[in-house]
Amino acid sequence: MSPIMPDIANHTTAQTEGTLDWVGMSNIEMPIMISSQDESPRMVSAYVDAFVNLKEPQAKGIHMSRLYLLLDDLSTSNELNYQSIVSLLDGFISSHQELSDNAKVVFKFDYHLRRKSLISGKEGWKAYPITITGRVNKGEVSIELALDMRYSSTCPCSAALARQLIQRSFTEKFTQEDVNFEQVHEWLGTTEGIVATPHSQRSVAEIKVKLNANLTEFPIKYLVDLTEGALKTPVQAAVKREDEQEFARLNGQNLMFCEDAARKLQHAMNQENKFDDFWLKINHLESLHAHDAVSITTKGIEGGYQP
Ligand SMILES: Nc1nc2c(ncn2[C@@H]2O[C@H](COP(=O)(O)OP(=O)(O)OP(=O)(O)O)[C@@H](O)[C@H]2O)c(=O)[nH]1
Repeated sequence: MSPIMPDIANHTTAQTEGTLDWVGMSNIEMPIMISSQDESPRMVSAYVDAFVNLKEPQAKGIHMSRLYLLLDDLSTSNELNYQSIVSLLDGFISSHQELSDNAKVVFKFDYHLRRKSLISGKEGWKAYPITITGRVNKGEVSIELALDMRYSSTCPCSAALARQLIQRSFTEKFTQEDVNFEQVHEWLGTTEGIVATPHSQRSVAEIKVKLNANLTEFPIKYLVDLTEGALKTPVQAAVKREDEQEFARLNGQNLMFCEDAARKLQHAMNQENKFDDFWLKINHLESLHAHDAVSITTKGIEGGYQP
């Protein structure tokens, strides 16, 4: 017969009493089958955080194994969708009667999508960092989808300054009397002609959206298409020279400060009604400065996301 094992969580009390906002585990590695709109369900390698609150000040601790086993059940016998997150959070709370009435779960993973090149018709994979967070707070459920979208931003100020240098170089090279079409055409194709180029930077839009309950599958591709379409210069997968040239044109025709990028995304998000709320943080990882240019905005609804 196996000996009776001590059960510290159940049979001892806290040395120092107090309630806690969240207790649980973070960075649990597990495969998760994810249901995303327009894509067949697929396995992703996720890092999961699982939490409940500890509302009983004298209780020694929560039962970590119960949270873990509920997650394991989701991983092995279910798909991750809106409803399965709601059931999981219910399970977190009902397995901690007396101890907890709030719950939170966070899934972080890369979601790969095939993306088309700009001109050449080639395709390649892009990995999108995704975070799905479910919360029950005072009985209210909220599910959030977050995406980091990487793109290129070319500085409008730098572009104007570069154009001024090009104009100056033109006036130094040509006079009104001897301006010749062929010569100008050739000169424009040299670095002496285009004497300056504006600086561009790898940029990251951190996007969070609150999902409404009638969405069963996660609208990952929809959110990617919406935000990449709004900014127009997402980083590319497969690139031939014609694609690179088109990328240069798109950068030149979509010059943006971090304020412009935030407003473009804000406008795109306000045009559709799939999301109950949104929060955006634009990071331009400056190549002029060693620091970043940042802008933050929300949908601005009462009781919604705070900037
Ligand atoms: N609460 C808590 N548990 C921890 C911590 N670190 C490790 N654990 C361990 O998590 C393990 C699982 O805890 P429980 O869920 O209470 O395990 P159990 O008593 O076998 O499960 P139940 O019978 O369902 O209560 C225990 O062995 C704990 O020691 C911690 O910081 N807090």
